[in-house]
Amino acid sequence: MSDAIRITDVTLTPVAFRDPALLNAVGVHEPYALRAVLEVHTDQGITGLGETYADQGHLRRLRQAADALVGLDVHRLGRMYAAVAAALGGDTGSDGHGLTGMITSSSTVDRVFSPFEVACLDIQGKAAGRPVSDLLGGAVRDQVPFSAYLFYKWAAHPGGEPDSWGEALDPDGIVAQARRMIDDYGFTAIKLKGGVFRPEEEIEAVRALREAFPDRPLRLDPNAAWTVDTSLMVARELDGVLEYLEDPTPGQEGMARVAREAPMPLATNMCVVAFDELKPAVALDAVQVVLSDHHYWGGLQRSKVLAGICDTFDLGLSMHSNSHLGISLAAMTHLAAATPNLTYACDTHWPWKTEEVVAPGALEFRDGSVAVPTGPGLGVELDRDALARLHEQYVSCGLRDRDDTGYMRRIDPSYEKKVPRW
Ligand SMILES: O=C([O-])[C@@H](O)[C@@H](O)[C@H](O)[C@@H](O)C(=O)[O-]
Ligand SMILES: [Mg+2]
Repeated sequence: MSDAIRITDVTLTPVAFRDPALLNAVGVHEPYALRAVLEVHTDQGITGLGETYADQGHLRRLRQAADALVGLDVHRLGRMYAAVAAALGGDTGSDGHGLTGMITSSSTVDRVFSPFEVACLDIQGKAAGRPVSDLLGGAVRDQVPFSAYLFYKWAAHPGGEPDSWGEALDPDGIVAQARRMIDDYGFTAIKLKGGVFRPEEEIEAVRALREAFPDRPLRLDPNAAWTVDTSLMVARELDGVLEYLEDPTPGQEGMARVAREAPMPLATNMCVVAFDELKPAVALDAVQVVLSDHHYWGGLQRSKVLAGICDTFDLGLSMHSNSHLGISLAAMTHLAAATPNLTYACDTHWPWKTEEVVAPGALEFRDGSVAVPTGPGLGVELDRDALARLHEQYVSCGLRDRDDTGYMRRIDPSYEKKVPRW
């Protein structure tokens, strides 16, 4: 009997879910975040789930890849990777917002391959009766800690109803947001998305967080909004306050200049986002912590390769997040559980969403952590009604690409994207 499980078909469903007016260095989140839900069907009747971005170019590339994968065995991930690379033929994507670094043709293959790999691991796990974490070497922790992810934000989208979080545009608003997030989820680490206001104001917000939460590790991430000099000023002001400073300035050279004098480690999900960026980063000592993200590091197994490289070169490892749904949270949790050197609490945008495509119950936050699902595969099932509703919302909302800057410009025509800004 052959143990092959062959792909017969792939269903790709773009969805849109409501997103608050979260501010960042390049603008503001639009009223809906876009994701694509992938269902990989097989000749044995087992279906696997994957989740990824849904910008138009990415959807087109996912479809091209899907066609190339029909007939392949879900266990042959190396062959699948090669088939995706061949199908894309050097096509190069974009991240649509500029917050996750330079995209090349090889990193485009990683972005496109990732949700297929996750879905195939889901299938392999279902077939073997084992959780995905077991296919990645086995969980070394049963609970995966995540970090509170704070944003400056407006109370509502212009012309829209206020969301339940209210406005956060100053230190008091940020501390109140942190308090609610910690009360609701129990997070033990806190990250503030910066790059929105003058650095002095963001320093003040971090100090207010330190005063309100004396024992919780704090991080600040301005997405490369500062020059080297400004970064060093902030780093000195926040000496002893931050566990790491994330992407203060653009590029590896700039980060290396900051790293030489900053008293805390520098982390990145902008200047090291692909395998070929690791070697120069290590040579320059540009960063001390890499934020992995299986959505663009080529899936869960390639993220473990990244973890091995970080371990070898004494780089810390944390995890990056964009707006995401439950399939991605499940994948992130299995990966983090099976990655011994992922010792920082992972980022997640989870608290910001009010809509979901996976059936409730599988993923719960307790004391800031998610218990690693122990059932076969990823351990999550689609809620078909919710999927249909969020797809309908995708069709009717009219958004097709993430565009934080364009949205901000429609609200404030004088807004300019500037990297670095201060
Ligand atoms: O959602 C956002 O606005 C974030 O800024 C996100 O897009 C970033 O990629 C990310 O979370 C980060 O850590 O840079
Ligand atoms: Mg970041």
